[in-house]
Amino acid sequence: MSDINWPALQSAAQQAAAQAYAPYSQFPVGVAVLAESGNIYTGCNVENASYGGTVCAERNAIAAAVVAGERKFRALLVYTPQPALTPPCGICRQVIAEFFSPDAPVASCNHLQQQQLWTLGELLPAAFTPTYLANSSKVGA
Ligand SMILES: O=c1ccn([C@H]2C[C@H](O)[C@@H](CO)O2)c(=O)[nH]1
Ligand SMILES: [Zn+2]
Repeated sequence: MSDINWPALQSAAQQAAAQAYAPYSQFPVGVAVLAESGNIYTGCNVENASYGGTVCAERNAIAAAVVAGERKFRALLVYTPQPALTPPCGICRQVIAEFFSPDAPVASCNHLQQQQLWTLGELLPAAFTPTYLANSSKVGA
């Protein structure tokens, strides 16, 4: 984990947060993900008048990486200019679990230079992952 360039991830996520489209919540979020390739991808939250059509920064960052051909990731960092450090929401934890291992670090930071670090496994224990689908023909047959 020590070889992860967290300042680079924070800088990328902060720039992404500046592009957030959050007119309803006024809660801008930026996320940076570090792929196994070493490349960094970013996303911001994009809200919608329907509210339900809103997509979080985490899922947009992962989608940007996937369209670039990435499938495996080493770290994710959330940036919000909020006093409380924001963790990924439940839906995003599920999407992160599709591509990150349980021991992958998930960090949150803010404009006050505060940071909090979890593993994905701490945020989503006993995750439903693709492994279960691969084994589905053997289970309960
Ligand atoms: O980790 C989080 C938490 C919230 N949001 C967005 C969704 C919505 O646009 C706004 C308020 O929930 O923040 C994210 O993008 N990521
Ligand atoms: Zn989310």
